[in-house]
Amino acid sequence: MNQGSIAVIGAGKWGQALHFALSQKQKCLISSRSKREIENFVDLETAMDCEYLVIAIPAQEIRGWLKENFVFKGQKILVASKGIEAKTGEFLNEIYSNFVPDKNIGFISGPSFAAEVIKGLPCALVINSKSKKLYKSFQPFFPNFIKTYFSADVIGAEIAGAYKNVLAIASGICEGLQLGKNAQASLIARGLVEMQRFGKYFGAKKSSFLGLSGAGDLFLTANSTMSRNFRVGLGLSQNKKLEDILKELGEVAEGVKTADAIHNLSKKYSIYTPIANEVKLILDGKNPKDSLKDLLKN
Ligand SMILES: NC(=O)C1=CN([C@@H]2O[C@H](COP(=O)(O)OP(=O)(O)OC[C@H]3O[C@@H](n4cnc5c(N)ncnc54)[C@H](O)[C@@H]3O)[C@@H](O)[C@H]2O)C=CC1
Ligand SMILES: O=C(CO)COP(=O)(O)O
Repeated sequence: MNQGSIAVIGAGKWGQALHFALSQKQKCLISSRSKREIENFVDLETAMDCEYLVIAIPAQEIRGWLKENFVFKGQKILVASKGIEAKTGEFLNEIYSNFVPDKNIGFISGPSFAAEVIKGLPCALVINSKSKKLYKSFQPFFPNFIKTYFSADVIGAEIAGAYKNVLAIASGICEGLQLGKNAQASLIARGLVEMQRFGKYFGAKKSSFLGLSGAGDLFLTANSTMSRNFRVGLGLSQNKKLEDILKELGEVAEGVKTADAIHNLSKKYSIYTPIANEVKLILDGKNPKDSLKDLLKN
């Protein structure tokens, strides 16, 4: 293993932005399943030999990718994805735990549009890990324009980061239907309560939902057309077909599959998640105006 070296795996929007950020202080490699014209692009084998890895591939692809490609050699890993696996309802930390010990892994959360990070604009992130030592070992890699915080509440950060994508879809629908700022603020505030309730069931801490990982990321994504999930919601409000919306988007919108996962988990464990459930029903074809009526019922 190449001691002290760092690589980003996944060269989508977020992988490239993290690569830019992590290249400010030292050389940072980047790898992806197809070759890209990016400085310090390497093959997967070379990347995997680095002591530090940042993995930025879509949540639904992680299990298959790990099975096919990953060899644990003692690397320290940061997971940059935000989502819940739809086909099993497993959280990403559960999936990774089959491949990497807890003390070697952390999860990035917080409000961070790739398009702003790649311009070097200021940003604050949380590194969530069972090991503070892991956080401290990654901290020096981050550039001056990114402030990093530590939290040991891995499940809280994961749920907040995944859930806000579903709520961003709801907020995009609200915007598209021109329901007004009162409705949108209510939706976001009730969404925050809902994700906290869901998180509590799985042992998450309340404070994670009130800080950068929850409120921070939710306010960002549920209020901006820069969010892919928000744009999915806009498309749904115009009665566009999901398939066409996703084709036009050309990038991942994690909220689509995560809505499925939340729907199944909340049903299984009887957790009250009305907004996420309506998003799932709209994705399955329900008219958003009918969802609105159902959400407004006293
Ligand atoms: N774009 C953003 O602003 C942010 C994104 N994220 C999260 O980061 C993750 C990745 O998002 P983006 O990079 O923005 O998405 P993207 O759609 O721009 O890129 C996804 C990347 O994953 C790769 N990929 C897809 N399937 C793969 C597979 N089976 N094996 C290997 N690689 C595969 C693609 O080639 C592509 O490079 C998502 O979970 C997203 O929620 C988190 C924070 C910010
Ligand atoms: O997670 C993000 C910003 O923190 C990106 O959100 P979208 O995937 O909705 O663009």
